[in-house]
Amino acid sequence: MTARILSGKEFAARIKADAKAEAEKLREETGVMPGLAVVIVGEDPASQVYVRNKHKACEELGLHNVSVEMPETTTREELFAKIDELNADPKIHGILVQLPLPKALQSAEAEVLERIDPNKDVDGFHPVNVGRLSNGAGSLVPCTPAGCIRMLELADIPMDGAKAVVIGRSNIVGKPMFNLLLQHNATVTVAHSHTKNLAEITKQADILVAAVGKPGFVTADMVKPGAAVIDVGINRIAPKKLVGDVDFDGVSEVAGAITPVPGGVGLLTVAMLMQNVVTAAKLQLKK
Ligand SMILES: NC(=O)C1=CN([C@@H]2O[C@H](COP(=O)(O)OP(=O)(O)OC[C@H]3O[C@@H](n4cnc5c(N)ncnc54)[C@H](OP(=O)(O)O)[C@@H]3O)[C@@H](O)[C@H]2O)C=CC1
Ligand SMILES: Nc1nc(=O)c2c([nH]1)NC[C@@H]1CN(c3ccc(C(=O)N[C@@H](CCC(=O)O)C(=O)O)cc3)C=[N+]21
Ligand SMILES: [Mg+2]
Repeated sequence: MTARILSGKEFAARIKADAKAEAEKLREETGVMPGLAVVIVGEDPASQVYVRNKHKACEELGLHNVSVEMPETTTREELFAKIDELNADPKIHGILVQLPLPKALQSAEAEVLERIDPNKDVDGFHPVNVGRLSNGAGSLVPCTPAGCIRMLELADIPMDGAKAVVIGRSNIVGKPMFNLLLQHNATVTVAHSHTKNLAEITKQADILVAAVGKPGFVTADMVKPGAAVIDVGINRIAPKKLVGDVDFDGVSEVAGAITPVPGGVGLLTVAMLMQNVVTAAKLQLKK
């Protein structure tokens, strides 16, 4: 058996087309064009690629977008002041502070995320949005998990009653993925570095999500025949070679469906960010 390849490009195009139509309708009805500010502190090369992709997507949809580049030496107070300024800027509906922050600011990460107006928090990382998601009333939901769910829906992969296993429990991927799958009536297990007998658990999954950060971590023997395997991992193993957390060649012999890396979940993340910018603009009009 060879798995169906779930093309991020195709699904991302559909998500962006929907967001674009919604943005155009909003502009016609209210004169408001949704705007995104991406704040990048320091010069992490990986972050710069993602930031470029986000701006390209904004251009494609005609969204207002600004890039705020701050030096590695930025202080907590300076970053707060910038966030306060963007919170107050009526042209900016979405604010994203690129993570990871430089070492010196890492201990302030939670405070930085809490400084963002929850209605402008297009990453969905603010505790208010984390709580809304957990309560089942999330409107700004973290882009990567939201993109994975939208893809499962568009690909007609049933979540209702399915057994789902998420490997990874980070605040930005694993935990929100758990909440979303649960809301879609999957029976969800979250595995992490302390999990025992991981392969036994993953082998039960109809939907297996890998968000570990280790190249080729999920191998064919860990996968139930016919399962949908979603590879969130982005691992740069050489300057121009990107791989996921899933051993693609081996697993695609066993799985029913699989996402490639690159060209998979990363593209959905960017597409879902565009949707969140439009959603955020609407939330602000309601205030
Ligand atoms: N495609 C996209 O758009 C995005 C991709 N990513 C990528 O996804 C991956 C995960 O990111 P992120 O969630 O931030 O990563 P983190 O490093 O924050 O979390 C990794 C998780 O994997 C778990 N883990 C580590 N080793 C094992 C193991 N041996 N067995 C089981 N679980 C293990 C950790 O467990 P523990 O908690 O116990 O330490 C942790 O929960 C990365 O490759 C990242 O680059 C991230 C965001 C967006
Ligand atoms: N505040 C914050 N929000 C994030 O959403 C966030 C972040 N910080 N820090 C880093 C991670 C990672 N991330 C990706 C975005 C796009 C691609 C992407 O476009 N990937 C393409 C191209 C990748 C490439 O060519 O390098 C692909 O997989 O095909 C990947 C990963 C967002 N993240
Ligand atoms: Mg992390």
